[in-house]
Amino acid sequence: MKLRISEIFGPTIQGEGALIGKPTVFVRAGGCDYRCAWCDSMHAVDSAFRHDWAEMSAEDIMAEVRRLSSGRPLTVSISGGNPAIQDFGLLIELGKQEGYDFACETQGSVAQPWFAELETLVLSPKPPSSGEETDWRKFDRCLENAKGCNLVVMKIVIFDETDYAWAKAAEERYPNLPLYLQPGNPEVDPDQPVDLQAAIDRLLWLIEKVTGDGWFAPHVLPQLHMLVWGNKRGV
Ligand SMILES: C[S@@+](CC[C@H](N)C(=O)[O-])C[C@H]1O[C@@H](n2cnc3c(N)ncnc32)[C@H](O)[C@@H]1O
Ligand SMILES: Nc1nc2[nH]cc(C(=O)O)c2c(=O)[nH]1
Ligand code: SF4
Ligand SMILES: [Mg+2]
Repeated sequence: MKLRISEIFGPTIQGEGALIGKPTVFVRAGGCDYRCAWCDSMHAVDSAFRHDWAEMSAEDIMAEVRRLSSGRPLTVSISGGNPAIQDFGLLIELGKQEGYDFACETQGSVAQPWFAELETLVLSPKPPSSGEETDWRKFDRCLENAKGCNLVVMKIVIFDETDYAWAKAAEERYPNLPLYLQPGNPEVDPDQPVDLQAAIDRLLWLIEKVTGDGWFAPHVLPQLHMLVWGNKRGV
């Protein structure tokens, strides 16, 4: 069985959320059931890019992960697109036999049995600015399938006040899920430099919102890879 893969890259550092800073190889799946207005990975979403996606078996993917990591086990993060529209079970099984561990980034719209085999599941439901709507029953099914994971977290992108209020409501709904907030990046063109001061200003806005509100539940983090490499792909 083949998987649609947009890119495999690393080792780099995980730039977002609970595993920030951890050396990671990324496996980016092609295809997504969402079309977020501000998606920074449209090359893995829009079928206009499908000719750049490779059809790979789990063995092919593991060979590339092994090559990139010189055979030294590390965390493999399966992202996309939405990786949960494909079956990554065999990849995870093969990688774990060699000592690799697996994280997955998904919006929580599709639940997969292989979530149970992950070390870390990052569920990133989409706030109103994305233009997408969260089906919380499907999100709950993802949580049920993730019972075997070591760590399950929620990561929400914040562009504005409406997103912020939405994230607060999400935290009330799931008070026991560790919550990570990151400012939305409106500049996603890989060929344009990012305005670092503007990125810091957005982070500062979010920090001041959270601390000013006395909302002490979330972790507030930047996209570290964006600060270091801008919107460059493959990092
Ligand atoms: C590209 S998505 C792929 C995985 C999955 N489809 C999802 O959205 O969770 C990986 C992460 O990047 C975040 N993201 C996408 N575009 C972003 C942007 N413009 N600014 C900040 N975070 C963004 C998503 O919310 C998600 O947490
Ligand atoms: N360094 C780095 N960290 C990331 N965290 C989440 C990413 C993603 O696009 O899923 C990502 C990415 O593309 N690069
Ligand atoms: S769900 Fe993720 S990959 Fe899909 S469009 Fe939204 S941010 Fe992009
Ligand atoms: Mg990204």
